[in-house]
Amino acid sequence: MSSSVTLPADFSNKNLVWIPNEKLALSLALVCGEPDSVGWVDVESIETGERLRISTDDCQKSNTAEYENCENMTIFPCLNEPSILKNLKHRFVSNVFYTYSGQTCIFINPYKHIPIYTDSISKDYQGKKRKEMPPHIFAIADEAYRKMIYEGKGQTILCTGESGAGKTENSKKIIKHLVYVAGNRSGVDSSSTVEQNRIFMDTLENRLIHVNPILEAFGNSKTSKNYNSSRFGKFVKIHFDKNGLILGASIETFLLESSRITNQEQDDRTFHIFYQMIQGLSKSQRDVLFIKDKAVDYEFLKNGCDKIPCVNDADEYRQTLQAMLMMGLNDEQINQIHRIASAILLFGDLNFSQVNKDDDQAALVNKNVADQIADLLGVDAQKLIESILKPKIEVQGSSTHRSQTIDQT
Ligand SMILES: Nc1ncnc2c1ncn2[C@@H]1O[C@H](COP(=O)(O)OP(=O)(O)OP(=O)(O)O)[C@@H](O)[C@H]1O
Repeated sequence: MSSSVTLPADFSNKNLVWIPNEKLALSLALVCGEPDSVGWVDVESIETGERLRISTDDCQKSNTAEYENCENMTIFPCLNEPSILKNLKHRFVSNVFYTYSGQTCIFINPYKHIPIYTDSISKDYQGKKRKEMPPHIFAIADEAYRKMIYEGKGQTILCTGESGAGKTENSKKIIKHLVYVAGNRSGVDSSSTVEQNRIFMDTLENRLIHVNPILEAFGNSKTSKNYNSSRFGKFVKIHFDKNGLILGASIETFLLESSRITNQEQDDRTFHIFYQMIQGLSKSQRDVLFIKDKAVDYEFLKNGCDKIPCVNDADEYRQTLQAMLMMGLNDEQINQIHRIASAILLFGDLNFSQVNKDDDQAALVNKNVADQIADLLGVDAQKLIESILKPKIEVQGSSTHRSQTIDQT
């Protein structure tokens, strides 16, 4: 809300103003008479009918009733925080979740299924100007597509907001609409080209959709705010030819929150894939991969929680596996991924202080873990331990020495 402007309220008799309210934060009141010489004014609360004497400094200007349920808030004579919030709330309770503020499309997440993303709704938005249709993420995608065609320039749509705001879901809807409009683009040469184009788009849409379970398995986790929170940034690029047909797509990922591997808050989990493997692989598969029975048995996972309400990790694992196969990964590649993931978990169980000692039980357990990691990664256990331990051992000597050693390693 940093772009809102606080305008002085108008204290003409019977004008509406926003006043502070303990329960609602802000509520509307009617001005009753002129402010006095020290800046106090009588108002009547719309909510309770109560008459109050309040400092004019605490009052904010309100728009008139005709601006209620406004689709684009740039037309507000008064664009202050209460007016914006009131409008968004009014629309939200009427089951309208998108609102414009100039070029920006604001989405208030209802956290429930809303049937507004079908192909027939994509069709309704295709080729339409923004003001011809109610605010929608499809309108944003459609406008970007048309600008790209007419201006011949790449377009960017930025999805931003706090965790759980709906960025990931809305970016999927943008892709869905772009695939829809590109797949139904008129002006291609013959009906067979249209058909070929549609088949290509179907395959591309499938691939773009199927890559998601993989990205989410390895990059999403449960947080207290969002059970499926993306812990990385994503830059999805869709490449079009000059006719607006899709040539291909690529996804760049960045800023993965890798610290989540080693520790999590009590209500959080690490990345879904680890729990999926624990729950979804058979006992014999787990044995070969040295995967333990329970998440809490791992040092890296023992502080977080291991379940997500209403989510079955075994089913999710099957979807991830299915997606990997759909994306063309072969059994050997999938096996390698499993081995690396299992080795990552086992690293947490290595007790560095016990390495190089072989005279007690803990050292023995430790050697076992090191052997398992080495087996999974196909390396020599001793060399592996030495390469991991080198910086750790030398850090005790001098900190300068440590950074040199890490660089060399
Ligand atoms: N358009 C939508 N319709 C219905 N529910 C939605 C919609 N968008 C999001 N949600 C719900 O909100 C949840 C969180 O949304 P999403 O994962 O897109 O948030 P996010 O902003 O990407 O969060 P994070 O930054 O944590 O990854 C979804 O799992 C879904 O349940």
